[in-house]
Amino acid sequence: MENILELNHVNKKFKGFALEDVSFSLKKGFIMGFIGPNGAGKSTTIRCIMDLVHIDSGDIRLFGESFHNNMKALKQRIGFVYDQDVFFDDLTGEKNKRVVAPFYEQWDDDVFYRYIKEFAVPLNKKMKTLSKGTKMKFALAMALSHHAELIIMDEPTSGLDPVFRKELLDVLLDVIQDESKAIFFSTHITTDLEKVADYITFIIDGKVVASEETDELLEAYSLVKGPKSAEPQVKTARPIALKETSLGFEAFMEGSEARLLASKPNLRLERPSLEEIMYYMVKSGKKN
Ligand SMILES: Nc1ncnc2c1ncn2[C@@H]1O[C@H](COP(=O)(O)OP(=O)(O)OP(=O)(O)O)[C@@H](O)[C@H]1O
Repeated sequence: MENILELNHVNKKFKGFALEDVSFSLKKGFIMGFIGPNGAGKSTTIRCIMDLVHIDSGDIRLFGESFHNNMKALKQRIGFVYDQDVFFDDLTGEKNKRVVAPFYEQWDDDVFYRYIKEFAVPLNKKMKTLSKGTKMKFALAMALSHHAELIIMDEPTSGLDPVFRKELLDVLLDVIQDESKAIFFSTHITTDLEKVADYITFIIDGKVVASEETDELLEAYSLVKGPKSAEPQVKTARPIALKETSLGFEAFMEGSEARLLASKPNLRLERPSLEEIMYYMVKSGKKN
């Protein structure tokens, strides 16, 4: 199946921070979540993909094409939601739309007004008077209104209330029903990803530590819980991290190692959440 987005060995060095050998790919018909702690390099990676930051080395391919060849045309096929205000603050939503829409050959007013109505965004108010969440809804409507095949969003759910977050996730699932599209978005809200993401790419300190199917990632690790007396037994099985709790201990382990302990009556194996995987991998400094 065709990769809609592909990063191969991408490097970008800033003073004090570097993206190192970043590689991952996303196929048509799927949603990929992009996670990592603050400052891990998510926005920088997204800016590299959008050619807003120039990479030092490596290759980024969009729709199978190297983006350096034809970024202007390729951007027509991308719906982009940025993590900063990009619209004209002193203009209304309607006027902002009129400025941006002509840049897109496939702009579709019907789709735009449908989303605006669905998201209940007032178009007659100046952007600067809108709440953060309402601005985000406007940005989403804009990104979804030119028949983009790839939707890229930098923390689109930040600032959104839980009710609209759920609605947004439903919209995303709806968008990829059309299997020729794909969605790539960064977020800190890992529970959202457990609901919608087929794949997760996880970045720590500029390096990709995992890029795989969400279910595979969730299966790859295990939480082993037990009383204090069982701690030595678990320590010999080389946990990635171990923490004492009021009831005993909790060990974060490779799934394969943990399953060897499954028959021990005093131990309990649990599937960690994405948030727990992220927490323990960051805490233990696990890097590729
Ligand atoms: N233009 C730049 N010049 C120098 N350093 C930069 C530049 N852009 C980003 N950085 C640095 O790159 C690092 C990664 O930042 P980035 O915004 O990509 O992280 P992030 O994973 O998106 O974080 P957050 O979750 O907090 O949004 C940070 O240390 C940041 O200061």
